Parts: sequence; C-alpha cells; structure tokens
Amino acid sequence: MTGLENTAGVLVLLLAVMNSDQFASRPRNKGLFRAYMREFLNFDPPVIRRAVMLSLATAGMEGAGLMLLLPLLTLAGVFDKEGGNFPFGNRMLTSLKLDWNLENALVIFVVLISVQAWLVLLRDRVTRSLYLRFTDHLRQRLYESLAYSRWSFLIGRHSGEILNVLNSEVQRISVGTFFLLRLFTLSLLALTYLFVAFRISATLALLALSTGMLLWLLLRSSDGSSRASGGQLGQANNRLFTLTQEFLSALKLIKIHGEEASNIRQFNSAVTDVSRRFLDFQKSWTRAQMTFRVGGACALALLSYAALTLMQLSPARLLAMIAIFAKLLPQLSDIAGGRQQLLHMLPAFSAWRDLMRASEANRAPPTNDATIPLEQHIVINQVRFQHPQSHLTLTVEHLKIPAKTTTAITGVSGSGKTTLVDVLSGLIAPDSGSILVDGVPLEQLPGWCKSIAYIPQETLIQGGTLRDNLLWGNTAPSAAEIRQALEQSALSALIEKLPDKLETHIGERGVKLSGGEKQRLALARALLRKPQLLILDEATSALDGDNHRQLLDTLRGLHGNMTILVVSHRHEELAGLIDGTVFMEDGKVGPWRPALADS
Ligand SMILES: Nc1ncnc2c1ncn2[C@@H]1O[C@H](COP(=O)(O)OP(=O)(O)OP(=O)(O)O)[C@@H](O)[C@H]1O
Repeated sequence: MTGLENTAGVLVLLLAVMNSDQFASRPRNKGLFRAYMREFLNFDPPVIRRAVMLSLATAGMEGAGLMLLLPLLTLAGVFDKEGGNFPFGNRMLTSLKLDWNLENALVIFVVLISVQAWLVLLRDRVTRSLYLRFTDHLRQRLYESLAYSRWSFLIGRHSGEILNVLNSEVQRISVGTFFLLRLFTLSLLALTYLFVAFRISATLALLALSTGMLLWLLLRSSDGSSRASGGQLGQANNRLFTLTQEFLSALKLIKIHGEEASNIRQFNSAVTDVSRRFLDFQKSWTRAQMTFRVGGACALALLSYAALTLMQLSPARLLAMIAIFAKLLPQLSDIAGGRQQLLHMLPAFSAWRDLMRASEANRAPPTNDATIPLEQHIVINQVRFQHPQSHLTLTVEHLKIPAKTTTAITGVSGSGKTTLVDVLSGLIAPDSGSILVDGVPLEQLPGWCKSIAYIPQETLIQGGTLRDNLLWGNTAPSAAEIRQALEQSALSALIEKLPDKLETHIGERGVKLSGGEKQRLALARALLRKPQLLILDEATSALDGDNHRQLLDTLRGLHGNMTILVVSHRHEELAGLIDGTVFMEDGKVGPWRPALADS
C-alpha cells in the first residue's frame, strides 16, 4: 500500500471507531474489527482513497458554508458588526476579491452549497458501489474457496450453514460496511461542526464536547448486547437456512408422510426467532439513539442557558452555536447508532472468516484439463481409509482393475462400495497406501478427475432444457457428438417425439422426466465427457424392469470402449455384461475376480 492509502486507511479506522477503547477493552472485538478492516482496506485501495477524499471534500465544503453563515447574517443586517466578526468567513470573501455585499455573499453561499451537493452525489455513488462490490467480493471469495476445497471438508459441513454464510451473513457484513462508510462521513462532518464551533466559542464547544463524551460513555453499556444479539441473529439465520434446505431436499418424503404441519411449525418458529433477534437489536439501537437525542437536547438547553447568563455570548454567536449543535446532535446520535451496527455485524464477519479459513485450510490439490488415458490398469496397494466418526475402515490389500473392462463392485449396503469409488476417483485421499493409474500415482495426475464420468443413484438434473443438461460440465460438444451420446444412451427416440426436441424444458430438477429418462440423460451427459473411467454408483438400482434393461443394453454397447465400474448390490443382474467382480465386506475389498470364475 502507498503512504496515501495507509493514511486513508488509518483515517477510516480512527474515525470509524471514534471510541476505540471500547473495542480495545474486548480483545476479540478488537482482533475481529482489525481483521474486517484489513479485508476491507485491501479490497480496492484506490476507490477507498477516492471515497475518503470525497468525504473530506464534502466535510470541508460543509465547514466553509457554515463559516460563511455569520458574515452573511451580519450583512443581512440581522446582527451588528461584532456578531459577524468572523475572520475566516470574511477572509474567504476578500480572498475572492469580491465586494463585501449581500448579493456576492449569497452567490458564494449558493455556489458552495451546489458544489457540496455535487460532491455528496459523487461521494454517495462511490461509497455505494464500494460497499456493494465489497459484498460481492466476500461472497465470490468464499464461493471460490468452497468450490476448490476437499470433498471430505464439504461433506462435514451442513449445506444450510454454507447457504447462511453465503447469503445472510455476507448481507449483514454488507449492511455493516454501509454503516462503516457512513460513520466515516458522519465523523468527518461532526469534526467539521466542532471545528466551526471552536472558532465561535472555544469554551462552549469544549463544554459541548464533554457533554457529548459523557453521553457516549453512557451508551457503552449497550455495546455488549449489540454484539451478542449479532451472534444470536447469526445462529437464528443458520437454523432457518438449515431447515429450509432440509425441507427442500425432503419435499417428496414430507408429502408422502404428510409431515407438512410439523415442518411448517418448525419453520414458523425459526422465522419468528430471526425476527425476534432482529427486533432485539433494533430496540437497543433505537434506545441508544433516543438517549443521545434526549440527552443532547438537555445539554443544548443547559449550554444555551450557560452561554446567555454566565458567558454573555452575543445573540449572533449563540444563534450560530445553536444552529451548529442542532446539526451536530443528530449526527452524533447516528454515529453512536452506526457503532452499534458495526458491533452487531462483527459476528457475521466472524462466521464468514471462520468458514473461509477452514475451506482454505482444506483446499484440494489443483487439477488441470489434460485428460489422463487409462490403457492398462488401475492398481490399489495397501490402502486404508476411515471416514471421520465412522466405524468402517476401508481396507484394500491389493486390487488390480484391468483397463477397458466392465467391473461390478458388489457387497451389502454399508460395506463401503461408494467409499471405494470415492478413493478411486481421487475425491477422497486415503490415510495410507497408493493408487496407480497405468503405474502413475494418483497424486501425480492432477487431471484424473477430468477423465472420469460419475453417475450416482440420485442423478443431478438441473432445471432448463435437455440441451442445458447435456452441456453441463462439458465443453462445447459438436452436434454429431451429442447425437452419438443420445444414441448410446437410448434417448434419441424420446427426443425425436418432443416438439421442441433438445430445447424442451424439463422442469426444476427434471421433474417432467421419469427416473429412467433422467438416468439416461445423465448417462448421455457422462458420455459427452468421453471418459476413460465411467462409474455408475447404484445408478440402475432405482429403475424398473424396462428402464433397467435399457440401461444395461447401453452399457453393453459401451463395453470395451472405456473402463466401467458398476456399483451394485444386485450383481447377478449384470451377468453377461461384466468382465469381473470386486466383492466387498465390512470395508474389506477383495481382489478382482474374472466374471466366469465368479459365476
Ligand atoms: N460422509 C460420510 N461421513 C462419515 N462416514 C461416512 C460417510 N460416508 C460413508 N460413511 C461411512 O462409511 C460406511 C460405508 O458407506 P458407503 O456409502 O461407502 O457404503 P455402500 O456400500 O456404498 O452403501 P450403500 O450400498 O448403502 O450405498 C457408512 O456406513 C458410514 O459409516
């Protein structure tokens, strides 16, 4: 960072946290706030610098406008010469070589206000786009980090939690950042007013400042509750997202079991909880502002009294002071409120940072686009793997799967078939042992996942058209390639019958397709990848007789073109299709046995 950026950063930091000892008194707050500021200041230093400059300029113009106020009133004949004797305002007029008359002073006043309005417009545009882009940046950084993190890390997190951080927590950071920028602007303006007040009457300004500090100290008590309610709001949002996510994924089951009412109850309670947490904070926030305003009004009355009776301030100066304090008070109350908003936002930033750190610490090794050919065999030696908190240990002494064969992986439910496939495809790194593709260790093959097509039991079908689904995850296949994939997966006849052909919309998650059609669509999409290794993980088990037979016919057609693994606990149905079998029991993986010997 340049010196100027540092200065800008320090300015933001100083002014945003006017009462920084409050943060200092809570080390976690302080550390979190620093981390947040670092993230923000490193985001786009030139634009932050511009926003700081514009805020300084608008505050300067506001100050100049105020300084002109009293000479103007004197010229207008409202006050006598003494009341209007303000060197700065007078100097401003004389330095412009203008006659000291009302018309010129009014023109300058209008010009000052117009320039200020223009600067405010520029400042607001810059700051608004700044905080919105910062929000996007946080969201995109986290998304990218999650996308590149290890599978083992992702499956350990509830998707509701991830959704909550990506959506509502980042949104709360956005609101906090808006208040940070506002706090900065307001603080500058408040300083400007105080500066002008000092020029009018230093004693009175000092008195006002001390009263303001007193009010400020009074409000410190609500800081802790702001922070705490921010944390509680985060938890309530987390529950809401988790429930929503679970509801959506279990929709069919909920309907079949008639569990709508209990789900609605849970959801309603989560929604009310979020509102309650939010209202709790709003209450303390508005209470803080009200305290400031009422206290401020009392202080203003006392100060006016003191100024008139004890200090014998001229009416002109007194009027100017009242005008300044009347402007200053709402600003101070907004500053106090803004601080509460920042404290309230910190737990959201903490949630974002924790998830970000965890996913970065679990970053998967990089992959590349080069397809790895599989010409000879996949060999697994002495592999061991245990899922966290699982009773099952996957154990492979030695397994050799010949290339271009079709192999059935069989075993009872829970014997570890999917785990074996995850290890084979590089999704899970084993605790020990080696996996060799044509003799090369998997760790040296960053493009291995690009050579694999995987079809799970629960196929991923997206909304949109048939074509959208075919192209998902595939880089621009030609029309001939699409035709061939559709032929191979026995989908051509169906598509021919549809009026919109490949442009037919299949509804959300493909609800307009049957289970078998979805599986064949998934197979066509998989074939478009031109995989070296095709894995079907119980992909046929949910299909009825016809669809099942059709899919097996398709696999028969692919036999010998690529290495195929069919995970199934009904391997007898694969007779005549497979070259070999791997049997699993309680996590132990047997050798590859030729199909003949198996039967
Ligand atoms: N994400 C996970 N986290 C923790 N443990 C897991 C996870 N996935 C699987 N396991 C453990 O591994 C065991 C085997 O699961 P796996 O899915 O590999 O078996 P499977 O043979 O494919 O079962 P099925 O035929 O029912 O699909 C499970 O019983 C569970 O203990």
